[in-house]
Amino acid sequence: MSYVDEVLERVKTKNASEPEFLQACEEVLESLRPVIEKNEALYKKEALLERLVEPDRQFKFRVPWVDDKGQVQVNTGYRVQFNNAIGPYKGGLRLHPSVNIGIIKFLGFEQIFKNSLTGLPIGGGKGGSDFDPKGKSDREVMAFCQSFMTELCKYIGADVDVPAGDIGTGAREIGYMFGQYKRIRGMYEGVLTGKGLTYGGSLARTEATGYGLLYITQELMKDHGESMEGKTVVVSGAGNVAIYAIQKAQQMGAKVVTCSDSTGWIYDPEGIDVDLLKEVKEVKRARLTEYAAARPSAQYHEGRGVWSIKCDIALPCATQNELHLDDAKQLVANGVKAVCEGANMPTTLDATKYLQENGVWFICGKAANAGGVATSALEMTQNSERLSWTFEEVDAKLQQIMVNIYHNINDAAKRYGMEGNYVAGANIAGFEKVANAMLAQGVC
Ligand SMILES: NC(=O)C1=CN([C@@H]2O[C@H](COP(=O)(O)OP(=O)(O)OC[C@H]3O[C@@H](n4cnc5c(N)ncnc54)[C@H](O)[C@@H]3O)[C@@H](O)[C@H]2O)C=CC1
Ligand SMILES: O=C(O)CCC(=O)C(=O)O
Repeated sequence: MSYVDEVLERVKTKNASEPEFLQACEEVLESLRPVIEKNEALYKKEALLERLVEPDRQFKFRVPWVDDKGQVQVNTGYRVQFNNAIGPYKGGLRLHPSVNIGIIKFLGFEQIFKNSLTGLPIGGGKGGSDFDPKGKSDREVMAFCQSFMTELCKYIGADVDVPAGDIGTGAREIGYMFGQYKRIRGMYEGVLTGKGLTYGGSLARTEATGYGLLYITQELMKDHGESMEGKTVVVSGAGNVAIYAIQKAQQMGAKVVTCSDSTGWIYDPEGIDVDLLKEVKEVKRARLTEYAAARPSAQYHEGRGVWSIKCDIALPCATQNELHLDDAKQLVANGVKAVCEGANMPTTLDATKYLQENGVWFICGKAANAGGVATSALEMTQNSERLSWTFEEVDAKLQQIMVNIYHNINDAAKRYGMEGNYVAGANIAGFEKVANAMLAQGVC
């Protein structure tokens, strides 16, 4: 049995109840086969893969808080510090009822390679809770965030582990958490990113993941002799990543005709009105039915369905495993050219395979959505030097990082004879740097 198969077997036995984590491990290890085979004896002796799939440590803790009726509620908090070979742990905090240790581990594992691809000194981590901010008052959200940080603050720090936002965690939640960290630890440091602009946040961090997704998509199109101008784009999600992906795609001359949330989706053949979408989702925190009610050209549908719309480019920006094999078949039948993932692991393994086998240019999330964490690392830099850069400075750095990621993953795939396989390229390029750092640092 090959070393990769041995490790995959062990991971499956050890983490049998964590399907998302197994899916992420399988995707990464399968595409690393040619790299591992080249150095199998060394990697095996050093147990490099075993160390890579085992988090450095994971915290699970009780989060009690009081709701508006005076009732005590209890949620579970998590932080997984996966790998700090190339820098302090870095990765977001997800607040969603579906959160469990397997989901946090898959996200933390992906984050190792993503953060490596940015070219910046950040390791991989992730956290969150099964708390649902939806439908809660600001006071309830604050009570939860303060309780969550009361425990989390023992394990994090500006040079140790720097959390940020993710699903359900936006500027409001980061603000409450930062306030509590400062209060308990008695220090003012860049311990979180995605902070407000008045207390250490970076310009362009809000836009960064969506904008970065479009910068890499544009580079992909350019490399294939195409442009964004006039392309029809289908987007899923209506949160932070989706909104700024839609905005940048439109600035590049494309027409974005869909968005979605967990209850339904919008088809707007005249193009999504991004200001209206921001008003509905960012300001009112309302459902997409409100968008449809205010926009005569929009059709609202219950359930899922954005992938049934004919498009040139598809950008899944909601959550994991939201683009299935049937969706991939429909996209291919409708002539899609490119699929680039704004969310983390939104495409199932069989759908990814189908898209790749049918000639679709497919860039996986760890490369395509790396602009968010890259800009978080730029926020850390600004905090360390006690300076703030202009929007244009940060945006220019973000663009360059995304263009570099495209060429690095493209070159890595070519080096191993897999030209055009950007999934393999991303895993290989992300892995090489982390593996070299781990080997240089000895057994730890
Ligand atoms: N915010 C960031 O900077 C980054 C986010 N990501 C990933 O992008 C994705 C979206 O994150 P954000 O936009 O930040 O979150 P968000 O909370 O702002 O928006 C999430 C969107 O996805 C939808 N959604 C969530 N769970 C769903 C489900 N089970 N079924 C259908 N729709 C669902 C929500 O309705 C919402 O429209 C996630 O996979 C996240 O991990 C990746 C890199 C950075
Ligand atoms: O900005 C960050 O530190 C984290 C972003 C994140 O969670 C992600 O890349 O999935």
